[in-house]
Amino acid sequence: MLECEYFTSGLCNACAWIDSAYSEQMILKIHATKELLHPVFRTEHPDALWLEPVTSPRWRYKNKATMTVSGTSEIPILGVLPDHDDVGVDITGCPQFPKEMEFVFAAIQNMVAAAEIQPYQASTNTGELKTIEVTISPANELMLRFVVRTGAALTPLRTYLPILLKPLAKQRLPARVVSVCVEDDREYALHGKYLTLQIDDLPLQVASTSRFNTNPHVTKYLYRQARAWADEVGADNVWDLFSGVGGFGLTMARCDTPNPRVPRTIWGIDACQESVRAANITAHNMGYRDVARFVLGDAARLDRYNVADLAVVTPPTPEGLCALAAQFNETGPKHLLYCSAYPVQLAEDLVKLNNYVPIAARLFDMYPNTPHAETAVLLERI
Ligand SMILES: C[S@@+](CC[C@H](N)C(=O)[O-])C[C@H]1O[C@@H](n2cnc3c(N)ncnc32)[C@H](O)[C@@H]1O
Repeated sequence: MLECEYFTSGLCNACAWIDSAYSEQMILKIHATKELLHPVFRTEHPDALWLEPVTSPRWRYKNKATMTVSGTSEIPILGVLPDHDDVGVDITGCPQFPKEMEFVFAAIQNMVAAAEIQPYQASTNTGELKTIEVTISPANELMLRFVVRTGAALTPLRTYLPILLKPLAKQRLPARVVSVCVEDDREYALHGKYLTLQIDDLPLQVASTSRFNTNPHVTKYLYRQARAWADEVGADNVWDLFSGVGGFGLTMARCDTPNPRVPRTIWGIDACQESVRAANITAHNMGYRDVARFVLGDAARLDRYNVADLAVVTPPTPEGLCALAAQFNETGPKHLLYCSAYPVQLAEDLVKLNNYVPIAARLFDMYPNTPHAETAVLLERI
C-alpha cells in the first residue's frame, strides 16, 4: 500500500484514491469511463471495443511539479495552498515525483532566499513569486519556470540564477531551460529554450509554455497505440490537430507495417508558438523534415480535413471540438483518433460526431491514485 505522509496527516488530498488498492482504482476508473461512453458508442457490444487498459507505476511517475510558493522570502514554502489561506503546505517530499526533485526544490528555496524574492500573498495582493514549475527528463535534465506577479522579480531572478544552476549542475541535474512568466505579460527566457524528453525513439523537445503529458511511462504506450492504429487503418496522411509539441504526429511518422506503401506524412497545428517550434525541431532532429511539418494556427478554423486519412484530436478543455465536429461530419477524414483526459467532454463530442462510430478504445492511467484517466477512441466514418 502506498504511504504518503501528506495524505495521512490530512495536509494534501490531491491523490484522493491513494488509500485504495491499485487494482480497485482501475476497476472504478474503467467502470466510470464505460458508464459515460457506452451510451454514445452506438454499438450493441460496446465492451468489445476496449483494449486492455494501460496501467502506471504508482510512485514517482510524474515528471512535472507545479508548486505554489508561500511563506516568506527567508523561508519559502513550496507546495499547495489551502483555500482562503496565505500559508501553504510544504509537499516537497511528494511521492508522485522522482526523488531527485527534492534536491531541486531545496536549491530553488535557497536561491529565492538569497535573492530575497517575496512569495505572493493573495489576501493583500503583495509579493511576487506565485508558482514554480519543475520538469525533469529521463536523463535528469531540468526545465524550471518561475511564475511571478510583475516584472519586479526579473532582475533578482537573473542576478541570482548562478546560485541555482551551480549546485544543480554539481548534483548532475543540469538545468537546460529556465524561464520567467510575468502574469498578464510575457515569457522571459533566462537560460536555454528546450528540454529533451526522450520517449521511445522520440527525442521530444518541450518549451516552458508547452502542454505535454506528465506521465512518461503511460505516454509511451499511448503514442505506441496511436502508431499501431494508424498502421492498422493504413493511414498515409495524418493530421495532428492541437499538436502541442508533436508527440502523437512524430510517433506516427514511422510506419511499423512490414511493407509501408509510402512514408506517412504528418501535418500538425497548434496555437502555441513555442510548442510548434519545438515540434519542428524534433522533426528536424529525427530526420523527418520532409514528412512532418507543424504550423502555428487555429485548429478550429480549418476546412480541408478530407486531405487527411486520419486526424488526431486532443482538444483543450472545456472547449472540446466546438465547430470542428460539424466540419468533421461534413468533410472529415475516414478515421479520427480522439484522446482526452475529460470523458464527459469526450462523450459530448462523440454525440456531435454523428457521421463517425467508435471502432476501438483504450484507457490510459495517466493519473494514478486519482479518479482521472486518459481515454483514446478510434473512430471510423460511416
Ligand atoms: C490537451 S493539449 C494537447 C497537446 C498534445 N496533442 C499532446 O497530447 O501532448 C491541447 C493543445 O491545444 C492547443 N490549442 C488550444 N486551442 C487551440 C486552437 N484553437 N487551435 C490550435 N491549438 C490549440 C494548446 O496550445 C495545447 O498544445
